[in-house]
Amino acid sequence: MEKLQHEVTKVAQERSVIVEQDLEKMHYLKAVIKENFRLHIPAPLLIPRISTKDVKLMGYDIKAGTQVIVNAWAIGRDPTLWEEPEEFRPERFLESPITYKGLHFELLPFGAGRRVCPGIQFATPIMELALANIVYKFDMGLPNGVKHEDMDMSGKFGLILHKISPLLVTPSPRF
Ligand code: HEM
Repeated sequence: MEKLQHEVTKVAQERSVIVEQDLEKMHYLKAVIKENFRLHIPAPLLIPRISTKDVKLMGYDIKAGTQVIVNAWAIGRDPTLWEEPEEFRPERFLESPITYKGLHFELLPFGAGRRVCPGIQFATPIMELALANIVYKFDMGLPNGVKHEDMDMSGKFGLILHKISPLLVTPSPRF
């Protein structure tokens, strides 16, 4: 949080609002959002597909017409792909070529291929702007003496991943 606030504050240069043009200088912010997607992917099983032809994949025969579900949540926590996969470490994305375009199958928050989410270019700056402005303007504390390590970050699977316990934070204005 401190590192993120530091980057955002530096780029904002005391202006009242962070705007879209500022985002390209916020590498840590982008890494934070990617890391959040890796651990808490909103559509954990993407959208089911149907195989259009017979294929052999990793030794499995998949017949044409089979419904295929991609567990993108499990890919995001796969220890063969990610070092210390359960740790929230945005730094892992700082020097990484991974984008949201579905070309890197390690991270698939928007899916991949011909049916990849067409809203990426719309959703990404909105998320980045919202997060940047929130952390620029507010310090976030945990209420009632809750400790960082006591937070329950587990999710409930469905079409959309829901947080089991609500996320409670106390914002206080920074200026
Ligand atoms: C954080 C925000 C969003 C996430 C995480 C997300 C995620 C996804 C995912 C995982 C898929 C399925 C892709 C696949 O199966 O390969 C999808 C499809 C789709 N998304 Fe998004 N999406 C987001 C925002 C948006 C927005 C803002 C729009 C529209 C403005 C949008 C429109 C669509 C449409 C129309 C499809 C269906 C595409 C198709 O089947 O051809 N999404 N999205």
